Amino acid sequence: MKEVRVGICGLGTVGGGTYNVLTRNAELIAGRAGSPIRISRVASRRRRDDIDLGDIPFSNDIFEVTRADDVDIVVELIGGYDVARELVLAAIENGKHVVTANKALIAVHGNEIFEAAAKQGVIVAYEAGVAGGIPVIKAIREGMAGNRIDWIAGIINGTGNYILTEMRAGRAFDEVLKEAQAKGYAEADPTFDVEGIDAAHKLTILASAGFGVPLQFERAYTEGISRITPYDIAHAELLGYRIKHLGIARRRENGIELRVHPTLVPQSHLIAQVDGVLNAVLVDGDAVGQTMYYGPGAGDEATASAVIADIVDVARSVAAESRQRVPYLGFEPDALENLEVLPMEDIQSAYYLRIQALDRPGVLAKVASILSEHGINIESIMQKESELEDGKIPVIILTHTVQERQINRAIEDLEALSDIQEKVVRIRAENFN
Ligand SMILES: NC(=O)C1=CN([C@@H]2O[C@H](COP(=O)(O)OP(=O)(O)OC[C@H]3O[C@@H](n4cnc5c(N)ncnc54)[C@H](O)[C@@H]3O)[C@@H](O)[C@H]2O)C=CC1
Ligand SMILES: N[C@@H](CC=O)C(=O)O
Ligand code: NA
Repeated sequence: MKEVRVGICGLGTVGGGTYNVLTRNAELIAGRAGSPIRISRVASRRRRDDIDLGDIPFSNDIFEVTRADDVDIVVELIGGYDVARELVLAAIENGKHVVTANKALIAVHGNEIFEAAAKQGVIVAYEAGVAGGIPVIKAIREGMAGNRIDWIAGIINGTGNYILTEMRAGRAFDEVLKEAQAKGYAEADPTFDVEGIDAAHKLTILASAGFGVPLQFERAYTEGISRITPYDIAHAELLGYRIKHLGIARRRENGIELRVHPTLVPQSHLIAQVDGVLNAVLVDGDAVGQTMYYGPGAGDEATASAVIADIVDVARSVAAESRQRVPYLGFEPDALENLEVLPMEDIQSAYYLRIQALDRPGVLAKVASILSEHGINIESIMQKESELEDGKIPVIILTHTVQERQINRAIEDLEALSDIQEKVVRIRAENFN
């Protein structure tokens, strides 16, 4: 039985996890892959004291792995955009298959990488890049291949969900972020997690694999969790909602919505119960209906689980000398549709508004009248006398679904009222239908 040789580039959280699981479960993985998987090289900036590489050659030069004759699959686990792009293109150029956990790389350079890989007839697999250990790319590309996918919505950043979960329990943002970093969940630059960039990378990939559109990361709308306050978390709960950081991609007649932002979700929906580093992705297909994929979105061995699943897929193809490949984005390149990402003003959503209003008679009536002038219906409204402070009482409103353009115009008019002297806080809400 011919062995399949793997070169690991990057021995950090995911690289270490991949090394450990491949070594520990070698026998059962070989049984599934149909060939033994041998780690033939490891390259990273530094060796690790806690990992015994035995007699596996180690180098500080990751590019050596792309040139080595004893490597069939280059496993890119260094992260980042530029060096990773060079590394992966060099591997492809040299006829190696590539497995990566790097969603930034795929979201930004994926179109170029897939084109290069198609020319060379090699596989580029990236399951670990989206929702970590959850096999969601496989579910969409293979399990849902018979469906027209209408929308995808998910909690797709473990660090952000961990922070929101702990904030709800009363802990401070910065303290929890440090903890997530220590556990190896966060990106090298954690603003990617808290400002939604990492989630936007993943959503870009999900939308492309789901709808069959080219990767368009630069068009994704990205808003993070750094401005979410304990006050809004508590008041969303009073309305029967929980605040989660969601990526939402929705197919519309004239384009797609592609947006990442904090979102109120009904407490009764399963996704509201997804806490900590766990991720969940809802995928709605016209045949199957709503499906949900749930599990660890980050962490060393959880992510390694997806990296290794991709290695096994490649090993099976290599062993079978198969030219049969799952298309990179689930659709053959000539079947991709050039659907535009819609501007945010054209998206449709419900909205939570927090309006800091002066405690004057008639304010509520003015607010309601402005919303009504813009065609916005109110689902619930809340104002508590006990929250009167400095002559102001917050008015909390939940609207029905409208176009973002309507809400923007209404907010402009609200902020022009003399009774409202602060910016209106606006958080989108989603009912998943
Ligand atoms: N940590 C997690 O839970 C998850 C991470 N990912 C992705 O996996 C990839 C790796 O992430 P982590 O393991 O967390 O990062 P990490 O920072 O723990 O590990 C990266 C390793 O690569 C090495 N490295 C980076 N650039 C190098 C270079 N030019 N030459 C030699 N070595 C270099 C670093 O020294 C480090 O050992 C990233 O793309 C990340 O987005 C994906 C899913 C989950
Ligand atoms: N930093 C990411 C790691 C996995 O993709 C996250 O927190 O989800
Ligand atoms: Na995954």
